[in-house]
Amino acid sequence: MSAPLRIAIAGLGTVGVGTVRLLAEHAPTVAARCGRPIEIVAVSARDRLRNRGCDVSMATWYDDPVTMAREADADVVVELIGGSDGVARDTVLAAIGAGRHVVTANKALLAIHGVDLARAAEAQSVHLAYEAAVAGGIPIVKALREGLAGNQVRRVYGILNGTCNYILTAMGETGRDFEDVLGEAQHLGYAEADPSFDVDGIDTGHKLALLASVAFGRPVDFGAVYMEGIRRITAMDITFAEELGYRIKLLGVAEETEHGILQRVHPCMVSQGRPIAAVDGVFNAVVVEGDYVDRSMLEGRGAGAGPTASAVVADLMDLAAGRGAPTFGVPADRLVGSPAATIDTHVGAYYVRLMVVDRPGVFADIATALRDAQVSMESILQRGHDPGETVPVVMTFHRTVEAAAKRALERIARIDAVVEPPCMIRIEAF
Ligand SMILES: NC(=O)C1=CN([C@@H]2O[C@H](COP(=O)(O)OP(=O)(O)OC[C@H]3O[C@@H](n4cnc5c(N)ncnc54)[C@H](OP(=O)(O)O)[C@@H]3O)[C@@H](O)[C@H]2O)C=CC1
Ligand SMILES: N[C@@H](CCO)C(=O)O
Repeated sequence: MSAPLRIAIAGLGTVGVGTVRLLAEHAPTVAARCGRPIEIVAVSARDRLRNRGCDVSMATWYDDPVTMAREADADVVVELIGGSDGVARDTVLAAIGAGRHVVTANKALLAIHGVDLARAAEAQSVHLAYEAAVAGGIPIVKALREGLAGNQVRRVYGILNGTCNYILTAMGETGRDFEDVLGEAQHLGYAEADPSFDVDGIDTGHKLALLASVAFGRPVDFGAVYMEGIRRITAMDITFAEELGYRIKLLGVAEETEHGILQRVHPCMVSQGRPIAAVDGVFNAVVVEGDYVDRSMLEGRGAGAGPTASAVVADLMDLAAGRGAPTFGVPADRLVGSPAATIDTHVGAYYVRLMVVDRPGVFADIATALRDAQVSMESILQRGHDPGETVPVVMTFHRTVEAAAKRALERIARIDAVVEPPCMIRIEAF
């Protein structure tokens, strides 16, 4: 058997420890499958004294991951610290500069600096691999880059954040509070260091930008991603969605439209009969629609130590076996910029929940706002009848362009009897 692939791991938190454990437990299988053992020669984290529940005594400890990336006797540096800048970026740049391959789970870093880092890696003839950065244990980067490479991708979409799917599922099943369930997801190691990245849709946006780059062969364009999170979704919306035959999911969607590539992240209502509606808890799913394959869906755990380590180790095994690919499927200079569409051009159906004071004339005012904005209502439902009290009114709109729906909602929000900003959720046909 060939000489070991020597790796240095920066970050021994949820994912780092999962990776150390997997490599120890499956060492013989890993070596047999990629033709050589994978040996951890160096590690770095902040607190040297912390008991991490895994054995790293075989590795040299570095207090500073950047020094490790520069100096350790390693073929690959595995960056599992996190963050789009600072020490994570410095570690990756130091590794590339020293001629070492990089494996990372850091979607924030790649969504912001991915193309520059890919260029730097190419200049040094090393690989920058990141399967773990998108949808945890689902091998979607490899699937897009290899298995589906012959297709013109029309759309790629999915549930890309385990924390949000876990929260929405638990709120629907138990009626528990958002904050309470978020705490549980943090405890399970699913959430980002700053969980607002999860719940505000930013983490999904990072992942979507990476998927869109590989799927459409264009430079990563995180700045063009429209993002909305799940903070405004209430148990009441989840119940109304059920009544209307839908489930609420936070989706990331990147699609070709007549206005360019539209990348959007927001809560969606999806029909209960669709496979993606049944993806619950920490599970993620990614659907790729291509001209020859039609539709292909992959599902798996989107966060947590085990699934993420599975993806990190898959990248390491590729490198050990001498298999490497350009970061975004083609060399960075062959990524072709194409126009980006804005959310105002989106065409779809909508669910809207208003909280209104129950008094005569309110429906007429709402109808006038819709007529003036050229929005066609499909259904309206008032739950409860308590003159003078605040009650929910739920409407659905027929397919309309987003700009018109927004115009209508801005006007409706100004009606005196409407006491909260409208809650609008897009209804997806897929
Ligand atoms: N958790 C998950 O399910 C998933 C996470 N990811 C990504 O993986 C990466 C790691 O996430 P996760 O394991 O959850 O994060 P954790 O917070 O659990 O671990 C981060 C690790 O980085 C170390 N670290 C932080 N700052 C420094 C520093 N300045 N110098 C040296 N070490 C440092 C910490 O050290 P110490 O332990 O001593 O504090 C810790 O070991 C992130 O990019 C995240 O987005 C991707 C997919 C899934
Ligand atoms: N915080 C992320 C981790 C996996 O990328 C999630 O919940 O999906």
